[in-house]
Amino acid sequence: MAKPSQKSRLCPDPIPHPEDTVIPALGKAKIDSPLRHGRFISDDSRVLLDVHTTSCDTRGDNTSSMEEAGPREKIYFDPSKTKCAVVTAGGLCPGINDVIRSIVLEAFHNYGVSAVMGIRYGLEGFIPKYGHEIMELNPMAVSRIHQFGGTILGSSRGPQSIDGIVDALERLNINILFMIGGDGTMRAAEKIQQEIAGRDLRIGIIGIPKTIDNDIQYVSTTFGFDTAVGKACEAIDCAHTEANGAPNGIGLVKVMGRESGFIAAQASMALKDVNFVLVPEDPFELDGETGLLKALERRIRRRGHAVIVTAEGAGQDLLKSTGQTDASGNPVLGDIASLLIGSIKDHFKKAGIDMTLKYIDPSYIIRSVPANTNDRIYCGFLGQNAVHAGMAGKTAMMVSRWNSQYVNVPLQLITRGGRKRIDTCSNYWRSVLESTGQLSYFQGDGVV
Ligand SMILES: Nc1ncnc2c1ncn2[C@@H]1O[C@H](COP(=O)(O)OP(=O)(O)O)[C@@H](O)[C@H]1O
Ligand SMILES: O=P(O)(O)OC[C@H]1O[C@](O)(COP(=O)(O)O)[C@@H](O)[C@@H]1O
Ligand SMILES: [Mg+2]
Repeated sequence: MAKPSQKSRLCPDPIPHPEDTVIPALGKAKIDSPLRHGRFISDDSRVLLDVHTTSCDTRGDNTSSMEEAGPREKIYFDPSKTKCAVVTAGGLCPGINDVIRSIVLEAFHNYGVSAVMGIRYGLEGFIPKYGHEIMELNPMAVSRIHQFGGTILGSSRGPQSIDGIVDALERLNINILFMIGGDGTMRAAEKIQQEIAGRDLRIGIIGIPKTIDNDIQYVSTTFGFDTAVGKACEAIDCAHTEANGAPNGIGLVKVMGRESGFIAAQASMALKDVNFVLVPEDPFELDGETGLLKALERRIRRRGHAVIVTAEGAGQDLLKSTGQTDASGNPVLGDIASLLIGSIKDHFKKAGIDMTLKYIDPSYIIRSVPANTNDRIYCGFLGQNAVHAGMAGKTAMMVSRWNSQYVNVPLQLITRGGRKRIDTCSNYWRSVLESTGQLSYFQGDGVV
């Protein structure tokens, strides 16, 4: 299978010096942090980008490491006068409410900020013409929100005036804006910060990466991904049961993953029942001796059942482009599942093999459920570290977990680099292929 696909880039450009993450309009931090537990993190403390090493390793500079996240001994904002705001934008993801809750609890209980405002329905909430009311967030208001999926603030896609957003921040006297969103939200965050710098305002912009597709660079795994994979596994398990329940049964499952197939790959790794995993990063052919249909026929002839998992963005080159984009400019994809269903049925009919195909699309279920325990813990850390960064006067950065450490990533790194995709030359992808065994079916030497 597979025309060779591009190898993903890890760290193409130098990371700006840590001072770059401080709000330009602020001077030196002077206020003693109110926190009294654990250790304070120095702005010099760095986390290596790549934990692999060689005997001639000379790293430790700011091009191969990231600033460590966490509480600073000196903070910029006087908590009793500090007003924060939280906004959620883009598609849903398990755990958004846990992040909101963590921000609110940290800001109130550990720093004693004066207010946290919830901006409703994404960037629209800043723009008066939409008429969305501001929601007041406090520990009482968020006490049970982690029990629910989605976002209590609501979300939206589509561009809004950056001027209008900064006008709203000024009008509301916001000092720190927490933006929970994906790559699109981080691009908006960077533009908002640039407008803030242009107006010489003392407002910090802190991003928290949210995407079910796990496609943001410099985040090992995004929150909610683990939950979504778990939910996808339930659907795949059912597809396997259906496939086993009929002679020559084929189970087909489509999961989210617009341009990055991490959910499909990870769920396939979790359940070794998957025989073919199709992702946008690894193009495949349908027809011919090395195509998917022939490979599937080989699998059915040998084993009498098969499970296929496809990311929604897989095989787009086999489909007519819709030529459409959503409100945020994301491509509207062609339906790979319809193409697969039609082609598989035709192929087996022509081959004279009776088969049964059952298709399961868990669709939005995998991203709108509440977060699992692991994701909840992760969301808690992200929210707390976002508040630490905001109170320390940081801006134009995103909190992240990298190599099991929490780090502050400059937004430029996210917005300049492309999205995170599966590296089809990596050991990870090799492990996925080993787990499905699909290469042997594609190559026609299918071992059982
Ligand atoms: N280049 C950009 N400049 C300004 N705003 C943007 C940009 N890209 C996306 N946005 C806005 O950010 C918000 C979230 O983006 P979207 O792509 O829908 O979700 P996500 O942040 O999850 O990727 C939307 O309101 C969108 O219009
Ligand atoms: O139908 P919607 O809500 O616009 O979103 C669908 C898309 O959103 C995603 O969940 C990704 O969303 P984000 O861009 O917000 O991360 C994709 O997997 C999916 O294709
Ligand atoms: Mg996105």
